[in-house]
Amino acid sequence: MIVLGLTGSIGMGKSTAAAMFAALGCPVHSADEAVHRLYSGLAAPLIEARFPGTLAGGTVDRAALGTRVLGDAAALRDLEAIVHPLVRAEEARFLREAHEAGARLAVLDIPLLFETGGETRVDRTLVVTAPPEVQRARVLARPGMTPERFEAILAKQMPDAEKRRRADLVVDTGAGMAATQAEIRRIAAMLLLEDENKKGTGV
Ligand SMILES: CC(C)(COP(=O)(O)OP(=O)(O)OC[C@H]1O[C@@H](n2cnc3c(N)ncnc32)[C@H](O)[C@@H]1O)[C@@H](O)C(=O)NCCC(=O)NCCS
Ligand SMILES: Nc1ncnc2c1ncn2[C@@H]1O[C@H](COP(=O)(O)OP(=O)(O)OP(=O)(O)O)[C@@H](O)[C@H]1O
Repeated sequence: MIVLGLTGSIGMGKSTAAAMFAALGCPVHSADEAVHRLYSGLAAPLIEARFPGTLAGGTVDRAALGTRVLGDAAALRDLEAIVHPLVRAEEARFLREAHEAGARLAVLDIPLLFETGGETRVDRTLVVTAPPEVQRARVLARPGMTPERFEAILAKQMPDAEKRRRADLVVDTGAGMAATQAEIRRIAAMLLLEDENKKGTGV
C-alpha cells in the first residue's frame, strides 16, 4: 500500500482534492475532520482544562478557541501538544484498517504535514497550490473569516513556495475543478501502478 500525504496552505484545495481521491475509491483521512471529531469527544475535557470557557454543550467552540490561540504562540503550542498526538493515533489506526482492507493507495490530508515532520510517515507528498490572490479570495469567502484571522493563520504555516519545493507532486488548483480532477486521476493511476510494481519485486 502506498501512503500519500496531501497538504497545502489554508484554502489551497486540500479537502476538495481529498474528496476527489475518495471518489476514486481511495480511503482518505482528514486531520482537520479528526480534530473536529475529537473536540466533541476525547479532547474536549483536555481543552477545557487548559482553555477554560471554550466548551459549549460539551463541544469545543472552535471560533472561541481560535480567538484565544491565534495571536498567542505559547497557547497555540499548548493546544497542538494536546491535539497532535491524538490525531497521529487516529491516522495510525486508519492506515492499519486501510491496509487490512486491502487498499492499494491511502491518503492522509494533513494541513501541517511538513511543519510537523509528517513527510517521514508517508511514501509520497502532494502539495495543492494556487495563486495568492485566489487563495485569499477563497478563504475570505468563508463565513466568520476576517482578513486578520486569515493573516494570523497564514503566519503560522510554512510558506507555499517552501511546501512546493519539498513536495514530490504539486497540483495547481487555481486552474479549476476539471483540470484538478484530471491531475488527481493521473496521480492516483501513477501511484497505483507504482504499488503494483512494488508487489512484483516483493517489496
Ligand atoms: C485554531 C482552530 C480552533 C480554528 O478552528 P476553525 O474551525 O476556524 O478552522 P479548521 O479547524 O477548520 O482549520 C482550518 C485551517 O486552518 C489551518 N490551521 C488549523 N490549525 C492550525 C495550526 N495549528 N497552525 C497553522 N494552521 C492551522 C489549516 O490550514 C486548516 O486547514 C482549529 O484549527 C484548531 O483547533 N487547530 C489546532 C489543531 C491543529 O493543529 N490542527 C491542524 C491539523 S492537525
Ligand atoms: N480545484 C479547484 N478548482 C476550483 N476551486 C477550488 C478547487 N479546489 C478548491 N476550490 C475552492 O476553494 C475553496 C477552498 O477549498 P478547500 O476547502 O478544498 O481548501 P482546504 O485547503 O481544504 O482549506 P483549509 O486549509 O481551510 O482546510 C472551496 O470553496 C472550493 O470551492
